[in-house]
This record gives sequence, structure tokens and C-alpha cells, in this order.
Amino acid sequence: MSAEIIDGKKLAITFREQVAQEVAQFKEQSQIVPHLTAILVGEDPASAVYVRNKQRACEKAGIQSTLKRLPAETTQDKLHKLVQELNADQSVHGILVQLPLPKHIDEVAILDVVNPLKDVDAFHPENVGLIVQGRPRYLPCTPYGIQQMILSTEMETAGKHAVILGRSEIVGKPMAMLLIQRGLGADATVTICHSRTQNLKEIVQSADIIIAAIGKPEFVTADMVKPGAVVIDVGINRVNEKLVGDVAFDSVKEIASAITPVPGGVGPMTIAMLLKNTLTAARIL
Ligand SMILES: Nc1nc2c(c(=O)[nH]1)N[C@@H](CN(C=O)c1ccc(C(=O)N[C@@H](CCC(=O)O)C(=O)O)cc1)CN2
Repeated sequence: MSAEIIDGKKLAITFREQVAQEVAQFKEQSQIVPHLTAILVGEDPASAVYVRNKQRACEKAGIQSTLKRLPAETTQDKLHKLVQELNADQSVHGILVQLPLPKHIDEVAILDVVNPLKDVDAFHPENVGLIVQGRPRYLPCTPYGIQQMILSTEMETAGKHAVILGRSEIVGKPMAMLLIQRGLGADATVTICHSRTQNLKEIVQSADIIIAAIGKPEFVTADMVKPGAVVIDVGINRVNEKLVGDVAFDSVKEIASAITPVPGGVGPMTIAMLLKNTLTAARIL
């Protein structure tokens, strides 16, 4: 039997419509327009597309959006000062520094400067700490979107084995924190696999939920997947001008109970969750 395809594009539209309604109510009650400012440094074409899509999504939801575009040679000091200015600007509720930053910039040092109340990506250590403690202020956009996609399936996640491939700060680590949380998360048993993991194939074969976020095209193959598993593909790899995920979609969909496509899976949900966080930021501030 072929898997349910979790349509991230469709689910994201539902979330975006819901946020647009909440934004309209919030504006009426408070006379405040939620405002996101994105910082894009350099000329990475994919990042430029993602930021443009975020801006469009904001505008459609009634959220004000501003883009601060800086050249690739921008210094650490200049970027640091811009973030400080945005921290002090009372009309800005959410600040987003698009990643990756150019190599000469210390990414962690910049993310540490963002006011945690305006940190709609939830990358600041204060927000990460709150997530670890199970009392999040914001949930990071990609794991938050994935959580909603898993909730949309029929799987009862409590006690299930979730295997995450990849230990990044943006996806792997925070995803693990969400999946283990009681109530607000999935109540799952979580394993994170990475480049030094031994017996990776056997571990993945024991997974009820697989989250693939390692940036290796079609790494997860059908022989690694337990029948009925839910498979979430976070990978966006360009191979011969085509977008390919970290999962061999065509063969794995014959084994899994539910699977996300690439494109049209996790990506659109990441943007929808950013809108939710920006509204939360406007409410908090
Ligand atoms: N500050 C941040 N930087 C980055 C994040 C993030 O959450 N915050 N995540 C990724 C990139 N990203 C969001 O910024 C992102 C990636 C992909 C998509 C998306 O919709 N992808 C489409 C395909 C689009 C394409 O043609 O490339 C899809 O999957 O359908 C949205 C957001 C790294 N940086």
C-alpha cells in the first residue's frame, strides 16, 4: 500500500489563513501591526528566494515585513550594530537573520545579540533553554512545522521511536527536544544519528518516525524503513537542477504509512510557522 503524502503546501495554507485571521483580530484589538524584519547578507540565491517567500507570506497575512539587505563583505561589527538597532526599534517585533551567513561572520555571536523576545527563529540560547525545559516562548520554525505535520497523521506518537538523522542547531537538536516533550510534544523516544553514529542503518530500521535532515540526496532508502513508519524529509538538495530530498521518495512511499514530499513538504510549513511566531512576538512585546 502506498503512503499518505503529507501535503505541506496545503497544510501551510490552512495555518497561514488561520494566522491571517488572528492577525486581523489582534490589529483590531491593539491597533498594532505585527512587524518582521529579515536580514539577508550576501547573494546566496536560495536564501534570497526563502526570504522573498517569507516576505510575501507576511504581507498576505497582514504582517508588515522589512528586508535589510547587506553586501557579502559586510563586517561582523556592522551586522552586530544593525541587530542592536532593530532590538531598540519598538516598531519591530520579530528579527530574523537568514542563515547561512558568509563564512567570515561568526554566526553564533550574531544570533546571541538578537533580543530573545524578538527571536522568532528561536535560535537564541535563552529560547533554546526554554524549549529544553518544556516551557517554550517560540518554537523553531522547521521543527514546529514538522511537529504539526506529524500531528496531522494518524500515528499515535507516545512511546514511539523517533530517529532523527542530523544534529544541526536549526533542525536536529531542537526537533529532538520537541519530540520528547510530554503533552506539547510527541512523548516519543528519540535517537539522534550523525556522521559518527555506528549501526546507523539498524537504528533507522527500528524507527516508527524518521526525520531526515542530513543534506545527502536520497540517503534514506526503502530497505532502511520499517513498514508503516512516518517519514519526514527535511533535505533540499539540488541534483542536476532538480530538487531532491534526503529520502528516496518513490521507493520509500511504498513502505511508509505517511511521507513528506520535496518540494512541497517541510519547506512551506517552515514559513507558515514563522508567521505564527511573529504574531506571538507582537503579542509579547
Ligand atoms: N533564519 C533562518 N535561516 C534558515 C532557516 C530558518 O528557519 N531560519 N531555514 C533554512 C531555509 N529556509 C528558511 O529560511 C527555508 C528553506 C526551504 C523552504 C521552502 O519552502 N522550500 C521549498 C522549495 C523551494 C526551492 O525551490 O528551493 C519546498 O521545500 O517546497 C522554506 C524555507 C535555512 N536557513
